Amino acid sequence: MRYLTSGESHGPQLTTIIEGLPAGMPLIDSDINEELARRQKGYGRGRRMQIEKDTVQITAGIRHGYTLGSPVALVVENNDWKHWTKIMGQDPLSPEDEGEVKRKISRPRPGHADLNGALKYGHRDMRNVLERSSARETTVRVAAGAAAKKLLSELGIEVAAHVIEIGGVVSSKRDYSSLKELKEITEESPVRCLDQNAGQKMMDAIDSAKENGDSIGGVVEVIVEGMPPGVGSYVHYDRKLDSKLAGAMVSINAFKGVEFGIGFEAARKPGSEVHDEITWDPEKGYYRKTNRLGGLEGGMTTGMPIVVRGVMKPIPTLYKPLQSVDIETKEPFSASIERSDSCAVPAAAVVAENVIAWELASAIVDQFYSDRFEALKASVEQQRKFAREF
Ligand SMILES: Cc1cc2nc3c(=O)[nH]c(=O)nc-3n(C[C@H](O)[C@H](O)[C@H](O)COP(=O)(O)O)c2cc1C
Ligand SMILES: C=C(O[C@@H]1CC(C(=O)O)=C[C@@H](OP(=O)(O)O)[C@H]1O)C(=O)O
Repeated sequence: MRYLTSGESHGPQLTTIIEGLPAGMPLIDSDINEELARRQKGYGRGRRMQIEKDTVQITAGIRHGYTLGSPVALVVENNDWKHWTKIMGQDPLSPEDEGEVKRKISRPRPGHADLNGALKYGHRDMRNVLERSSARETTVRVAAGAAAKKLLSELGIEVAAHVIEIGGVVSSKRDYSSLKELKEITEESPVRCLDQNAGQKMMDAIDSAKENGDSIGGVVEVIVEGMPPGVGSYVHYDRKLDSKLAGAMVSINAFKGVEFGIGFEAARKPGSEVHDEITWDPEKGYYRKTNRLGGLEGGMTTGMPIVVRGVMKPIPTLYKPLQSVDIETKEPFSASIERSDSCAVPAAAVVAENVIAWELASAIVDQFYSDRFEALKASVEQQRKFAREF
């Protein structure tokens, strides 16, 4: 499967075209809208989220609630566009508009794509970079991820995410009886944290960062249950599932690192405390006594839950400005801003959930027969049975 996204942050709309969803899979707009609404929530967001009410228009590839096998096109309009029609207009500027709109962005913001993007494409107006590098684009990545989540859920695979750290406050509660419970608790938490106590401290940390004109980052954890074993590849470097998941995680704006299972702790432990012993039971077949490697060995699923974490750096736009250089005058200046999120880790947890779901759905579709959804379901079930009886 593949998808392409297009759209600028303050342009008319964002679009994604998805290719490769099996025919006959149920998918309706509310499946997508629920995910879009989840992405908009979260403590620490700026004023833009009050303007947007993200909802999807399905414009192709679905008929009467089922996929057709043809590309699925999804559109999300930007409500903010109406305030930007002149600045973001697609027609050549008329002489009278030119004065108003001519003001170019010549001051690159540290930590953003502005300067590198300008050096790549030659844009002297860095709006041409920032409009597309904005995490507004994650809206349609979540829309595509929602379709992937639907596919997984129909195959008995569930994906959830929670925030485990914000601004140095670490959640000490990591245990949950089921993913359903984890989802219920985190859906109620403004920071998507299982630990209420830590959640409150995270909100305090966000408040104080905001008061100080600063921003903070954090860590999110995605957990996936129900993947059949043997999905991915040890044969081809570019089909290793862990590498795809890592790439997807770090593709999220501001994400700088990724860990599986015990992650970087593995560097500090002997092998006997890292590897998961294999055992067998007539009901379950093969399974691991522990899951320190996070459900992946040799670039393939083990059948244990997948546990993958991503680290998000603090938001780069700061009310307490950082120094930069104006590309027109070459003079130093302190960046000034109008609005920004002070922490987007809770929202990014939803993005992480969806980009991981996409990679898993994609690996399944690539590995099993997938033109007809019912046939895909049957072959995934057959793989589970095969593994149990092997
Ligand atoms: C959900 C989400 C919301 C974000 N909101 C902002 C924001 O309001 N202001 C900002 O400066 N950066 C924000 N970012 C981060 C920037 O988009 C990102 O740091 C920038 O595009 C540079 O890319 P890089 O950090 O991956 O190198 C957000 C990221 C995510 C995932
Ligand atoms: C619009 C979204 O996030 C935006 C991501 C973002 C950035 O620089 O990445 C900057 C802000 O946009 P604006 O400059 O319009 O206030 C965020 O609001 C969104 O998540 O839907």
